[in-house]
Amino acid sequence: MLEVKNFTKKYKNGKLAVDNISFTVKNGEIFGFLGPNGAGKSTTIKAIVGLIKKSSGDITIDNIMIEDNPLLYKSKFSYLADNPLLFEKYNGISYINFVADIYGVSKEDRDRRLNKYLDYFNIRESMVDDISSYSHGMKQRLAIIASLIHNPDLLILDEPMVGLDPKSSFNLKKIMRDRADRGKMVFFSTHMMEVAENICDRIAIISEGKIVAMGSLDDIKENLSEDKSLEEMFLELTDVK
Ligand SMILES: Nc1ncnc2c1ncn2[C@@H]1O[C@H](COP(=O)(O)OP(=O)(O)OP(=O)(O)O)[C@@H](O)[C@H]1O
Repeated sequence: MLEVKNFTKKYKNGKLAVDNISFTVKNGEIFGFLGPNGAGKSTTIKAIVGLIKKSSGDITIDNIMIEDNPLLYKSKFSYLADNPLLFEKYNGISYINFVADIYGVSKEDRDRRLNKYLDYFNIRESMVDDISSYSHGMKQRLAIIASLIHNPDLLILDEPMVGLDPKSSFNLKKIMRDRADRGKMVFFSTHMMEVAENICDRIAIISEGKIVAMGSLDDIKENLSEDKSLEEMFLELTDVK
């Protein structure tokens, strides 16, 4: 389980990006983190993965804090950034091998997984080319494969569907569902309502650093007076109508 408890982040310039939020992501669950631009989604994700320091609060994965056991904590998740930075001088194969080596993935496991995902994400032919020659979409697809190569308990994705072609987007959603169905956790941010509506078991809506609604779609709808679409709820709750 991923547990975020009373997390607050104030940047050095005084900006209170996230203000005392708490939520959990359970095994077997796809949890969508929804919010408009600047709401605090990436800040929260960066704190979970250890890229920025928290101002206060506790974040644990399976009861482990990054401060207590960074290696064990980091072995439990993969993180797909919204704009992944890859080693441009590597080719696709060497990059995947580099990531797989870090996580100690056996040759059999990496070959099997790679074989499956190369078809899902249409990138097989380009794996021998330098990453510097890849388009933005190809880099994104390679980064997705890299995030799946060690089969983590928790997959953390920051705006994963942005810029993805329809087939890759479809397959990524399928992978997310399959993983949750096998008891793993998926946590992703999005501002795309239809994605959240289609695949999330639970969502949290964040606005100006605060969680303004959380639960299954049905739970959230029940708390609102009229029968509304997620998009209408989102606009109402984040007050951007
Ligand atoms: N390094 C930083 N220093 C100061 N302020 C920052 C920093 N990073 C983000 N912010 C501010 O914190 C707030 C939350 O930003 P964040 O990137 O977490 O939002 P987001 O929900 O991911 O938005 P988007 O969908 O636009 O990526 C914004 O007002 C942003 O300008």
